[in-house]
Amino acid sequence: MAVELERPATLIDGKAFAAELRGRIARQVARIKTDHGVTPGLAVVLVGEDPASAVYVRSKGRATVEVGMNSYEHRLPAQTSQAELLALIARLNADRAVNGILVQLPLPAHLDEAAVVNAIAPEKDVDGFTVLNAGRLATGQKAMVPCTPLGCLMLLRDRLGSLSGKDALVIGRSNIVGKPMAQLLLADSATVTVAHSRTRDLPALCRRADIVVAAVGRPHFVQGDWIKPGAVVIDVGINRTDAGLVGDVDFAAARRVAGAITPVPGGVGPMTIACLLANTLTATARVNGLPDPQGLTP
Ligand SMILES: NC(=O)C1=CN([C@@H]2O[C@H](COP(=O)(O)OP(=O)(O)OC[C@H]3O[C@@H](n4cnc5c(N)ncnc54)[C@H](OP(=O)(O)O)[C@@H]3O)[C@@H](O)[C@H]2O)C=CC1
Ligand SMILES: Nc1nc(=O)c2c([nH]1)NC[C@@H]1CN(c3ccc(C(=O)N[C@@H](CCC(=O)O)C(=O)O)cc3)C=[N+]21
Repeated sequence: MAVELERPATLIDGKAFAAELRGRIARQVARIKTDHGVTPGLAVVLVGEDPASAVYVRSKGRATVEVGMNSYEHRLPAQTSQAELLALIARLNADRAVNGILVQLPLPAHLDEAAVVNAIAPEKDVDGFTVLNAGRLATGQKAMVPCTPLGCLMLLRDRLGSLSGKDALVIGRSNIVGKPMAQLLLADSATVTVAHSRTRDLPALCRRADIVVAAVGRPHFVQGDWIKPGAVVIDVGINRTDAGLVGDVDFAAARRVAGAITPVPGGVGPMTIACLLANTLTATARVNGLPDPQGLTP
């Protein structure tokens, strides 16, 4: 019987990649301060007391200050009205010290998420969630690109170089991950399939894919024997289980088959935050009539 030598996948170190990206951002922030007297500012709005959201907001604030930007945190009670939230966004839109605005999602159920997001001035929409930025991305125009898919794209380009002609499977079709991820892959000339809860025979689709991006929100959903040998697997999932934080991919099984794979934690999550800072720097440059920062966003 032939002995199968297992070659475990290369680990894609999102944490290290993100740290390097934040270092480049910090240098450009320092330069924009000394050359132009401008300090980028990011406002983060958190409504309610969801503990996971509070953790993200804290780590975003810390990362913002670490690269030399100003961080403005707005914590509102869970019962905040739509009008109160819209009034805060109007104030932030008008505030010249604020270059980026992020409203942490999900919002409490009584608030109209789409209306709130679309109230953000598009040039300060560092999440890329407004209809204008989503439409620009979909039509190939210069857009503010959602941070999580942008981070995934950077990791994929770093690993593969060109994505042209690759078969890519995106599992999940949310507005914040799956859909913009598919747009970015398409713009890079991958052949893109988007799977969701009504998809038939997901394992078969997955076995054809050179690139798998899993954004489902179910622990260990993607099985090891769905992975094409050598494929690049990007695990967006963040699931808190009794066994700790896990992704959407059965990591232990998938890494025996994949060519490269992101871990959770330490994969996509840190890239999301670094890309948020990159978008904030880009927004700051544009509003001040400066050239777009180089070497940050693809
Ligand atoms: N690392 C990071 O920076 C970030 C991580 N996340 C994580 O990524 C994951 C996805 O987030 P998000 O996109 O917001 O989640 P959503 O819940 O908005 O979307 C999940 C998607 O998965 C699809 N889905 C659910 N069940 C199945 C199934 N059985 N087969 C195929 N598809 C299925 C849904 O399909 P349908 O549309 O048909 O319902 C939906 O499109 C979560 O774990 C989240 O915590 C999110 C943002 C940032
Ligand atoms: N308007 C808005 N924009 C967002 O970008 C947004 C949002 N709302 N709502 C929630 C999701 C989720 N999200 C994450 C960011 C960082 C990590 C992250 O840094 N994760 C670490 C681990 C953190 C931990 O230990 O909990 C890692 O994966 O290594 C994860 C998830 C951004 N989101």
